[in-house]
Amino acid sequence: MSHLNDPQQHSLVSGKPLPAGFRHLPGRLDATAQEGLLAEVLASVGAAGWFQPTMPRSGRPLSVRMCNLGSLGWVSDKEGYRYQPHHPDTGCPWPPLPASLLELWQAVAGYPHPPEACLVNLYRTGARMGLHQDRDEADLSAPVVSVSLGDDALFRIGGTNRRDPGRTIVLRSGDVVVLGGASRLCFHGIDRILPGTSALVPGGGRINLTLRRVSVPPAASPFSPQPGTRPGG
Ligand SMILES: O=C(O)CCC(=O)C(=O)O
Ligand SMILES: [Fe+2]
Repeated sequence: MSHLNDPQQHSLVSGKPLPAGFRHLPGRLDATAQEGLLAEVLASVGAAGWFQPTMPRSGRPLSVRMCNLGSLGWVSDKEGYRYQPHHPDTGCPWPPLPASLLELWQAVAGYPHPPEACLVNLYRTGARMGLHQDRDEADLSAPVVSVSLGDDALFRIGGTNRRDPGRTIVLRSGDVVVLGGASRLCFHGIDRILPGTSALVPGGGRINLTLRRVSVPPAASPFSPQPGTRPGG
């Protein structure tokens, strides 16, 4: 039984083995680090403003509110899902990515280029996130690194087909999850948060941060022209 030595095992609620490349690092951030990071994130988001994402086509609002930090941010509206350099409501550039998150990425991502986006999701009581893949990034060789702050959440992770069996783990404040390797395109979602399990987030609830590399770094792209090889250049 190889999972007996699995440090992720204690977080198991139910279901199948975790996909390869999926890492759950419980308590990666201690209480002081969580408080410092949350204060920094809330100050930036307070200045930029939350926005209300809506479903493509239907325009139905998602139950989370969002903001982004970094040179690019993920948005969703009637026109679809995409990354863009500015806030959809104000047109302002997103606030910068905190240094502590860049350091966390360096420590856990195993990827040589920095993240470009940090999506900030706010889950108040009753908010959830349906099963989905993160596949709007051009560079799928980079992992998605997720940080949980505030209330516990039931996180479901399945396979690369929507109907694949999954399992559920509890994500607690300070936990870090890495969706890399074979798990990068696994379906995942938040079934629900457990209200009142943390006092960290003012007003209650949970904030999730996902660090994302969006674009293929120029040197790694087989399609980007090398200097001096461009026609006429
Ligand atoms: O809140 C979470 O833990 C997951 C968020 C997520 O999957 C996403 O923003 O794409
Ligand atoms: Fe996701």
